[in-house]
Amino acid sequence: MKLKVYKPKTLVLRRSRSFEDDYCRIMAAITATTMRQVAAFTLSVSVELLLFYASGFSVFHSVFGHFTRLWLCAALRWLALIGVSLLTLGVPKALLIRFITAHSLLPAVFETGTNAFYREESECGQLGDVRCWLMFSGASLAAALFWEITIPDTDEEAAGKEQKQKARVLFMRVVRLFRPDYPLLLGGLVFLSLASICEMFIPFYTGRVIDILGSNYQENDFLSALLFMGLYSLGSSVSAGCRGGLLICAISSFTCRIKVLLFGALTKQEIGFFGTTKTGEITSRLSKDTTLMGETVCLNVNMLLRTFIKTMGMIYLMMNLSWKLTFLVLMETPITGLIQNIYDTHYQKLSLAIQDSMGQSTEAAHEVVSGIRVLRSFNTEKHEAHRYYNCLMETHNLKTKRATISAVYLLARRLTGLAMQVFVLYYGRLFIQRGQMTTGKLVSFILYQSNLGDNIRTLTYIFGEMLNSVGAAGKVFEYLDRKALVSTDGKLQPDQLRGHISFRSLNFTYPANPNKTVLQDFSLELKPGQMTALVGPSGEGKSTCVNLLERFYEPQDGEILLDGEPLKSYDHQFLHKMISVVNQEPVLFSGTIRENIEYGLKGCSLDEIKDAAKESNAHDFIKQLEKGYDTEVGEGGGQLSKSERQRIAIARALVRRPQVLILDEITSSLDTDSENKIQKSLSSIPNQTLLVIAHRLKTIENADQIVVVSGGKVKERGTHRELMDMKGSYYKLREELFTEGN
Ligand SMILES: Nc1ncnc2c1ncn2[C@@H]1O[C@H](COP(=O)(O)OP(=O)(O)OP(=O)(O)O)[C@@H](O)[C@H]1O
Repeated sequence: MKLKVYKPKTLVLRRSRSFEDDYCRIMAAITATTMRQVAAFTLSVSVELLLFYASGFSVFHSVFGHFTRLWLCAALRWLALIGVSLLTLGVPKALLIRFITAHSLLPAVFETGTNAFYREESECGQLGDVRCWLMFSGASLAAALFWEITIPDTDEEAAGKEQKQKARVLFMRVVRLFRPDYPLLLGGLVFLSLASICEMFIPFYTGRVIDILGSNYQENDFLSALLFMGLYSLGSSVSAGCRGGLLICAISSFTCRIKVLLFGALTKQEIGFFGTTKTGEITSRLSKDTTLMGETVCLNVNMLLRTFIKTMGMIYLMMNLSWKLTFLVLMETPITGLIQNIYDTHYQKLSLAIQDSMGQSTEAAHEVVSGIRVLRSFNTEKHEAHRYYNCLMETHNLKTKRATISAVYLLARRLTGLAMQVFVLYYGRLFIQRGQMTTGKLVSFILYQSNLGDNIRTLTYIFGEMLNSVGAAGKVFEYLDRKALVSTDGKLQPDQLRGHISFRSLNFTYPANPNKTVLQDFSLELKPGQMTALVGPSGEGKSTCVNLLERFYEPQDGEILLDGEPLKSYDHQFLHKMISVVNQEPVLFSGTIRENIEYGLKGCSLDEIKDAAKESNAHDFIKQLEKGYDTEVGEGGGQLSKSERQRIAIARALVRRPQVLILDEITSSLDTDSENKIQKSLSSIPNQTLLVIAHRLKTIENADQIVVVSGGKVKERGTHRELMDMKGSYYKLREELFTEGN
């Protein structure tokens, strides 16, 4: 049976209206795009024709030389066309850029070529008309399309382009970070330009002096040439000094700023980050990469600008000396560019590998220094030395490879330079013989040529170098941009906190070992005014509870509530003032005992510090020290015994008067007397929530609640008496310990 489907008319109407709307919208968008393209085309053709005809005006011929006019017009047309495309169509596509470049440069190249080969101007050179224009347009389009079709991007090239694009973005980010130092940079830029301009004229006057000495000697000309030479030398030296000073100041200030930023970003990361990232890598980013990033980017920009200004100036002066020799010299550029490109690719890859390898050796050394006691007691000095040697050898091998590539590159560079010098000398001699050039001019030219070669090589090399330096910047930005996985943007700061803690069905795995579930459906209550003891075999998840309570990690499931509110909704500082932890391994920082106790607290009086030290049974031994509370504890508290360090760490926790106090296995480094005294003073604090993790079960017999943790779960719970009567895990644990103790 066929079912009749009822379609309400209104729905059909509505649908057709929305389709019409969409259709109209799409058509309007297409029309607008077409209009924009037509406008862009019309505007470009008008601007282009205007400039093309204007280049033929005799007034320009009289102001500029023939070739200067040609190339100046080419540059102007390129700029105008790119400008029009940018304004009307947005960022132009690669094909369009190629077309514009070919179209703008072709007339100048054509004219220069005709002149070089036939020694006469072409018809288009004298006064270009529409036929010439059409001919150049067609040729340019063909050249652009030919490029597009015959040289498609391979996957590697596309990846390389993407990498370069990323490098450019990074580079611009570094430049923006320099913003507060812009005045210094600007000053540096002014002196840089002055130094480059002054430097440029020195070879010119050298040639002039030779000519004056060689032909009819005029004392005035000679002295004025010497004077100018001296002035330019002086100007160049002074400006170079000022430029250097200003740039060093800018770099130093930038490095300092970026280090502070990175340090701040690092300290905000969750603890899991430090578990999965090697310490050597972090310190290497902080010390080496930040410096490298500021220095290389700034120095490279400086070198790039200096070289660019000098190159442009030199080409201009060389054109004046001999345009034919200049074109000959410029023919070296594509060969140099190619060699440079190959070299840069290999150099960059190896540099990155070297950076990583150096990070590994730093890491290996760091591990050894921090664990020197373990190393000594296990007699693994040779093993560690061998491991360190292997790391260094890897770096050494990579550096050797890089040095070999550099040597080959240098050889290729020198050979091309030498070949060009021979050509210039040969043709230069011919031109002198024909009277087209003087000896002084040839000397000036050769002086410029040797500098020009270096400058062009630097210009191409510096781009590779910039990509290198942004590699370091990329690593720094990676950490700067990293958002901590455990958020610290809670706002809650209640006036009163009871300290009631509930662990609700927690499931947790450490980020460094995601396959092992450490806590499984873990639930527990800690009540104010009560002491809870966590006991159980080693590695079952007791300290993990403390880590979660401290918000070092975020549980994957479940939540922890403090006075009924999720832990993450509390203000970060408030939470850590209210919950204090003393860990198994007390960590002190270099400084005095007083500084260590009041660590992180503002406006803490000496009396408060002394009270806390008395409660932790530290006051007596501190009193006996020559400088008392002002005694230096040494790096990591190394000048104190473990028990003394532990007691200072307890004082540090107590001075905050926390509502929740956690003692994670502190008794292992305390003698029984200290332990009793500390227990006594802690139990006298009313309404405090006390969580104790203990292996020495004797110390927790008085706890209000003893919790046996096993396999990441609460296995038993009750008072000492209740658990002993139960004869379960707690009972067995005690029995085992008792037997071990015996
Ligand atoms: N940072 C970490 N990354 C990965 N796994 C960890 C990390 N810390 C602890 N673990 C693992 O989690 C499990 C529980 O560790 P936890 O420190 O909580 O045990 P514990 O009961 O406190 O042991 P102990 O009594 O020896 O201190 C162990 O298997 C341990 O190897």
